[in-house]
Amino acid sequence: MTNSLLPTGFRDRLPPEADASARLVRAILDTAASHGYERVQAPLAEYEASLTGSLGTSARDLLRFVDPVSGETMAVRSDITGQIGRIASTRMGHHPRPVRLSYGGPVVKLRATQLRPEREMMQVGAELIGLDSVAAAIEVVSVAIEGLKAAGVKDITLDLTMPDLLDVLKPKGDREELKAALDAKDAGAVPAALAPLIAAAGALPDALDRMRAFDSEGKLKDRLDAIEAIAAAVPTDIRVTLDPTERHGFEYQTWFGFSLFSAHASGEIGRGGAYRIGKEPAIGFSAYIDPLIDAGLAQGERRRLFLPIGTMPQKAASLRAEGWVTVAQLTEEDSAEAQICTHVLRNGRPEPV
Ligand SMILES: N[C@@H](Cc1c[nH]c[nH+]1)C(=O)O
Repeated sequence: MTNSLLPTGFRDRLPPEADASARLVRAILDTAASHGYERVQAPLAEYEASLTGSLGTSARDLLRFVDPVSGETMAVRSDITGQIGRIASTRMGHHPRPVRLSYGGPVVKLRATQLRPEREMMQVGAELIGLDSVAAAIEVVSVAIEGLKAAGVKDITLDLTMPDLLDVLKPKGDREELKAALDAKDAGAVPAALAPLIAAAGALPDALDRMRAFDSEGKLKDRLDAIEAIAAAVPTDIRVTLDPTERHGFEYQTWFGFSLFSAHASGEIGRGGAYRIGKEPAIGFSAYIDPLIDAGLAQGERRRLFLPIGTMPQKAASLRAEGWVTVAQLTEEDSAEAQICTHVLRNGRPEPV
């Protein structure tokens, strides 16, 4: 990012990337729509209290400002899921459950991280509100994978996690300190009894076997059974791993969380899991479009046909109807090269430049 006119972490998308962005968003939202998810649009910014209220998230990562009109603190959204929670529990509170909603739009984070230098990202996702059963989890994971595949993503890895693991195991000691040690994968700072949780991480089914061996008292049996059932429903071309203590990016998720990666894109391309809106269970996923654009996906074929001055409008219209992108010559000096055209209309026929 070298544009010194823009704040760090913000960027323009030029051709052909801006078009790629729109296509990727469309591919994922169309997939969600085909599974019954209907789109909602929430505002880019709202009161800080309502943004954090529905999922009880922290305001630490929010870009905040005082609204000159109301005098209240407002914030730019950093995650649309919380806004969907607010909509589902208020304006759509009377809808029969489960409610299936989808969304897409930019989100902004106060600070960039080393892994993610951008502060503005395009987020697209779907949320199923009213259930967080295994069947609901299977649906959401399937829609996420199908959407990414429709966007052209290949070699996908699904990493399953158990965000509230420590709240179930209730180990002795300061839970926040333990969470921090597990987050850092700092085996030295983790009590010996919990060290197997770090060592259990890896590809399925072995990771699940290690977790079952660790769970001699059966406290985790239901969850491990659920994870096994979810993994069994994933298409066989997807690599599935389990990292039971991974909590980065899972601030509000409960019994089940997942991240999606592709061998061809850097960092996480999607994340999701079960959560609660107040007392109501829900489950969903968000995909992140920027790593996909940066990987060169959806840039399409740039087949542009240069139409010399004097081309009849009807001729131009019929070429567009055939699928051509036409670029009209408007001045004598203009050329197919200057308009990055791949073809020129000669004697009524498109010819390669
Ligand atoms: N919105 C979350 C993922 C998620 C969607 N629904 C549940 N979890 C994120 O971007 O990290």
